[in-house]
Amino acid sequence: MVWNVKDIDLDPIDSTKPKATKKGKKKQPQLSADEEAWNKLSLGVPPPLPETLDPSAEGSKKRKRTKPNIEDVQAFAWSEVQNPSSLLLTSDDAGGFVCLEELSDVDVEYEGDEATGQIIKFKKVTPKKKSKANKSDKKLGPANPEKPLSIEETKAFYDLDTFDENLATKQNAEEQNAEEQTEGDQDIEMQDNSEIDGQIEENVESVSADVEEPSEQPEVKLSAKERKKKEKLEKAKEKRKAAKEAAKEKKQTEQTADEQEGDEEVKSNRISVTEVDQDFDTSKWDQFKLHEDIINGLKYHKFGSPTPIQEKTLPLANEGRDIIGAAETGSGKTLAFGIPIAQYIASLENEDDKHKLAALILTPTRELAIQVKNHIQNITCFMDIRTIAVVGGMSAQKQIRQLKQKPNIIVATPGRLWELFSETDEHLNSLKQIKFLVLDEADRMIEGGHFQELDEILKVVQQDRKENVPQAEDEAENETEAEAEVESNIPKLQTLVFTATLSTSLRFDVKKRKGGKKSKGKASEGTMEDLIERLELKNKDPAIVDITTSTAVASKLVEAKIDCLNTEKDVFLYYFVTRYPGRTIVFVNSIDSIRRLVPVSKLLGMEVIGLHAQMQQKQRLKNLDRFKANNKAILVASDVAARGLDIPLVEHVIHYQIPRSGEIYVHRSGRTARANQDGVSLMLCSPEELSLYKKLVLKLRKGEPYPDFPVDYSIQREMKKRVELATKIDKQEHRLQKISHDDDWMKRMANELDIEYDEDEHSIKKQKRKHAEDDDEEEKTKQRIRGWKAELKHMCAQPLLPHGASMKYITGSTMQDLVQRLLNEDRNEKLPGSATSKAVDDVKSKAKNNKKGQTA
Ligand SMILES: Nc1ncnc2c1ncn2[C@@H]1O[C@H](COP(=O)(O)OP(=O)(O)OP(=O)(O)O)[C@@H](O)[C@H]1O
Repeated sequence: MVWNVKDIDLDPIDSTKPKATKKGKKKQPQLSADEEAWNKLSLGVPPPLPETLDPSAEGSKKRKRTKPNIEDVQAFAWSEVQNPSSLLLTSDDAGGFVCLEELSDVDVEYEGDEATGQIIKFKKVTPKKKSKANKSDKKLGPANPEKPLSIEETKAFYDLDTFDENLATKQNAEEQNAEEQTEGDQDIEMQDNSEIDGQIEENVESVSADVEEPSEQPEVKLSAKERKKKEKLEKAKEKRKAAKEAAKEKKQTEQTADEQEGDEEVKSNRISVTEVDQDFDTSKWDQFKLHEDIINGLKYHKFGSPTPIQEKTLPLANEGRDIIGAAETGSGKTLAFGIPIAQYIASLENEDDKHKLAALILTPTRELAIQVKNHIQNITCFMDIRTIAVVGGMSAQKQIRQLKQKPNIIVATPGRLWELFSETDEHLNSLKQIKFLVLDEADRMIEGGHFQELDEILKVVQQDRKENVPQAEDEAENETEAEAEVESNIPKLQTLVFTATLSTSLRFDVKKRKGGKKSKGKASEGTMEDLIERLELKNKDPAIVDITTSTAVASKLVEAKIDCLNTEKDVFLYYFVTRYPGRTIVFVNSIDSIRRLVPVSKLLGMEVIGLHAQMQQKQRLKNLDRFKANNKAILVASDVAARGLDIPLVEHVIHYQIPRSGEIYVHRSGRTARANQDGVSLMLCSPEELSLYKKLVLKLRKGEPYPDFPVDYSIQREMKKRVELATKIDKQEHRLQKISHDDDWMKRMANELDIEYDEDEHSIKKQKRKHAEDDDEEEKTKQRIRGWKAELKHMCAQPLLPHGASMKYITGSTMQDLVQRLLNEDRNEKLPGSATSKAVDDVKSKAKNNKKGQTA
């Protein structure tokens, strides 16, 4: 019997289907007479096809059988048709015959070839032609794809039709996964695939049962397809098994690698002792009986004697006392707590204890945490001590891996530490057993209630610790405590709190505590008193080491101010950094100021770098490194850089805006004049800031005003011109950038929301340019900017001479001593008429002259 059916969706001559247009409509092909005839001959329209049919199946000479059953086939309005001779169909074309070849009990055959004309035959398949395996099919009845097959049926009729498609998808994913895993291309994340494993295993077993256990099951001959499927499943199972084993192995290797990596890091940190100059005198450290490796570290870094804060705190820390320490900025507080920690770890005898977390150091900023970590690593470079930093803005994954390496010391910011530690009991337990808890820059940690996590951390660290008892109350009691400590294996917590600005209120409260009295009521939240109360110090009588002076700043710091208008600040800044080149930090009170100052300063040719908390952490660290590497660089920073940062050879700190508190002033100024070096702190003070300035004077200088900075006003006029031009360029560039930035943002948002972005309708740029002539305005502005830039470049290339002086007619200058100045050997390249003295010296000599004047 020859069947034919109406072509549903096929151009019979050109097998290439018309492509859908954008709107989803198809182009209707032009039909030839023959084609028209063909269509007329075809009778009836087939009913909707069952879902199980696969229209994408490729045509073949002999098609495979698929579901549904014959009833479905007979529902078609069939009619016998002879293929018109002009209609040449290839086997590919037949594929477009709406998948009839996919119907159960229908086979497709082709007669003739392309030369003679092909006839397509759809044949009803008689039961006689069925394979043995399919006999059981008949017995069991055709598979109903809507109903899952029984196990019995599955065993007898296991092919694609009965195969769970979801399972197949999962399985494919599994196979791919397995391949990737065995290739080791990706990190193996152990996922719970037990469900899939179970299904695969069940399927394989169900098939295998037919083959492997013939005695129990009726003999089933597997078709090629079934065999292939079985092989595939077995292969997948094997792969899965192999992948599991590989994952297990990888996990083990990773664990060892983590440990090894940690060891390597410790080793790479370790410098050969042979590199230590053993003749370097460290006898001043002898009184503390430090471990040999620590002494070697001190020798290697040429720390010949302890700084005052170190000298005072080390004996107390070695006695096991809690300490509240305050000393000027840059006075070596990091080692005042770092050395006792290293000494404690070096003294541990038990192997297990050597791999435990011994100290947690908390700092308020990420940069400071990283710096403290480096500082401790430096001093322990001859020891097996692992110190890591756990800070926000950096890879949490890496930090998790580092935590697995069992560090001895963690330096952290509270937020990230709590984020990682609150997740696992293992980490939380390690916190409960630390020996040292250090709060660096403690006063900052509690400012503005920033650190709720600090509270959580403190609770965990202090949990299960022994009840606090006043020290030396009873010797016998102390001995029992020591015994209990050994028994429980949990060391007694020692808390060290350090700051450069110990507030007077804190001193008062702590003194109250000395007498063992508790302050009345609860200390108000967010104060140092509150922090100390929450710290539950081991000894109710902590040692207070306060060696800050009344001015609170470093002893070698030289301070001064320039009175000026807000609008003049840029000129004075430009003047200062041009006249006194050297590593300088400019502190501002707002991020907006950084965003304005950095481009303007760049336009003026200054080597300027920005740093603020809204920057990505990597960028922050990168900028800090760039600043450290360039001894003429200018860092324009917010107060994120005010605390603790130890950048070598910062010559000047400029307070572009007056700091909002005495503490901030001290910390900002403390970035210079560190470790007994010279340094200048200069304030640019506008009339609006006078009240803040007066508070500083009262708080830090007992009412004595800051000296005026000596300024050479003769070059100010020329500088002002440059600064004004740079500011004009920046404003215009900023305006243009803002419009394009807003447009870009609109475009991006429209794209994300799948909304059509009509430039004419939505573009802010276009909206602003209502008239045609406005279109030219933007181009004109750009041209103007280019012109101004060229002008500024030319200006900046000129030497800055005092007002009224000319390089051509030097002798005619209004300045009497200009010739002498220019002849001066150490003349400044940029300011040929100026001296090259240092800012520190200029302030000092001015102060000297003032004194002389006063005495005279
Ligand atoms: N004993 C020492 N001898 C010489 N230099 C030292 C000694 N101890 C520390 N230093 C150096 O002094 C500098 C300042 O140290 P550190 O950063 O610990 O100061 P700090 O008191 O914590 O400052 P801040 O209050 O600003 O955080 C560092 O560069 C450090 O290497």
